Formats: sequence, C-alpha cells, structure tokens
Amino acid sequence: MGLFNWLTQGIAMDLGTANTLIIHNDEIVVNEPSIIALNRNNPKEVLAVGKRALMMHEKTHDDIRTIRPLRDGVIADFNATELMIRELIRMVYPKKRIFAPSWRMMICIPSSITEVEKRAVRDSAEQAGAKEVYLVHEPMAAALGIGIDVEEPVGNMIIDIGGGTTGITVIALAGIVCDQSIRIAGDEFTGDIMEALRRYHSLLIGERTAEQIKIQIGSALKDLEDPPPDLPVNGRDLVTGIPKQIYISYQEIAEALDKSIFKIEEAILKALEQTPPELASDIYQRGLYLTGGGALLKGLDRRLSQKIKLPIHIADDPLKSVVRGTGMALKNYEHFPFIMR
Ligand SMILES: Nc1ncnc2c1ncn2[C@@H]1O[C@H](COP(=O)(O)OP(=O)(O)OP(=O)(O)O)[C@@H](O)[C@H]1O
Repeated sequence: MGLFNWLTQGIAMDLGTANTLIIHNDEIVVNEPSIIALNRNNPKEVLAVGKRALMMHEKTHDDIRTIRPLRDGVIADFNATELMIRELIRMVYPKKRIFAPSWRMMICIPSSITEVEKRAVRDSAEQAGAKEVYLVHEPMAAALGIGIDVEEPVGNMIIDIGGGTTGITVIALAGIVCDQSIRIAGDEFTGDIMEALRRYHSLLIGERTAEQIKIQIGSALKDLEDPPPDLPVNGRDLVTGIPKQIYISYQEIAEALDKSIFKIEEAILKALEQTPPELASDIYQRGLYLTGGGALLKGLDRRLSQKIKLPIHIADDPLKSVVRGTGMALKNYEHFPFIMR
C-alpha cells in the first residue's frame, strides 16, 4: 500500500434528512440523527451533534439552538450542515492522529436535487475536510444496498420512504429511467400523529414523543396480524394545561397516517403509469422494493400490495440500505458510470 493510499481514506456517507450514516472500512462507524446543537450567541460553536443534540431538542433554553440542517432531503442550513458533517467525520477517528488522513468521500444525494443544491453538498464536504468528493443518486445507492444488479437490462422500482421525502424510481442499465419524489415521508407521519392526538385527545405532544409512537406502534393497517399493545403517551392537556397520560392504540395511529399513506400509494400508481411498457413488465414479474425508515411501518407492505396488486419486498435493513449501497459505490468509484465527480 503506497503512502498516498495510506493517507487517503475512503468514507461513504448517507446524508439524510433524519439520519446520517457513515461507512468506513466496510463498517458502519457513524449512525446518528441529523441534528446539531449550536450556541445561539456564537453559531460557529458546536455544543452537540447527533444523539446528544437530539436529547436537547425541544428542551433548550435561550442560549442553545438545535437545528436539523436538512429539510426534504436537501440542505436547508449550509453553516449547520458543514459543522455537522465535520463533527460526524471526527467521530470516525475520535483520537487525534499524527497524519490527518485526506478523505475520499462518496455522498448520496436525492435524484431531484438541483445543481445549486449539489454544489452546496460538495462545498459542505470540502469545507469539512474532504479532498475528493463523489456523488451518487440515492435510488442508485438504495438499489445497490438492496443487492440489485443495477447494470443489467432489467427494470426495477425502488420506493424509498425517508424522513423528508419518498422517492419512487425506476432504474435499468445503470441509469434512472423515471423518478418521482413527494414530500410525504417520516416527518409527515410524525406530524400526523401530533395532529391526531391534539385533535382527538386534546393532548399536546412534542416531535420526539410522536416519533417514538410511530416507531413503536405506527401502522398502515387497522387489522394487523400481530398487533402491538396500546401505548401510554404523556403530554400536556390542551384544556387544563396540566400534564396527563393517555393510552393510544395502533388502530388510532393507522387512522392518523391513512391520508399520507394514500398519497404515497397514488404517487406509486402514477409512477407505474409513466413507466415504459418493457420495464413495467419486468416490474410486474419482480415486484417493487421498499426501503428507508418508513418501510418499517407495520403492515405497509400488505397495504401496498393490496392496492397495487404486485409483490412488495422490504429491504433487509431499510435504514441502512442506502449507506451500504453508497459504500459499494465508493469501492467502485472508477467503474460505475453513474458516479458524479
Ligand atoms: N420502526 C419504524 N417505523 C416507522 N418509521 C420509522 C421506524 N424507524 C425509523 N422510522 C422513520 O424513518 C425515517 C428515517 O428514515 P431514513 O433514515 O431512511 O431517512 P433519511 O435518509 O434520513 O431521509 P431522506 O431520505 O428524506 O433524506 C424517520 O422519519 C424515522 O422516524
């Protein structure tokens, strides 16, 4: 191994609205929520990042500001993104090294991203210390991570339900054939749950509590085969202003999520309509692949296959398929034609 190789280390990053994951030497070394806490009086001072910042979220006083720097899959706050990337890269090598490695970085980006947004991702990575930056579209990375041979002349449909967006993409021959993105995904589901509790139980809850409800009993169907028990939820009574606890069932959550899931179903149907017939026939035979954290909603695969009448396959580890695919793209950065330099 030459000195240059020794000094150049590769990392693959799934920079997501909800979570950022980093692979280094084939291992997931960082898996943190995409959030940062900054000193309000000095926005260059990082107080915490990832899980530690999330613990502060919605509990801060005037001097601390927690920021989710990405919205709908793209950079909403450039300064906060740059600082967050820098801190997360630091987690790869927590101890100071005599020779700081120079990073070759593969970052996955949503396929609907504009040139300006692409530039912002590149700049953030370079500012955070990357010497070589490569970009790969998220659906390509997801497909690689799921284990699909993206180069064969066969159509595959990938549905990635992330934090900010749901991407519905048909890929074939190492390229994106058609692609749709809607801003209905995990964050919207969380918002639906907050709204339902406010409306039907006069209970005010925070974003973190709503997300926990979604993760524990979030469901796309009201008749699950293996139903989870009712969940105690604490919040503030809107009428009395006093904290209270109620029990909530998965059926109520399914009702709350129904409209948003319906919109995702409609988007999938529209994408299928726009798919060229030869590729549609491949998809008919193979079914659709579901990934991203939203794929973990209970009963979602059954609901979608009832509506679309095609088999639905959930990725083995939906929260990690994109980063794994990004890692594979990094290893093959000179080979795959879809890598952006
Ligand atoms: N068990 C679960 N059930 C339902 N939703 C879940 C579950 N686990 C995680 N999620 C949700 O998945 C979302 C995060 O998914 P993921 O990490 O794939 O998104 P992301 O890549 O950060 O977002 P984006 O692709 O929009 O940039 C969050 O909204 C999270 O609440």
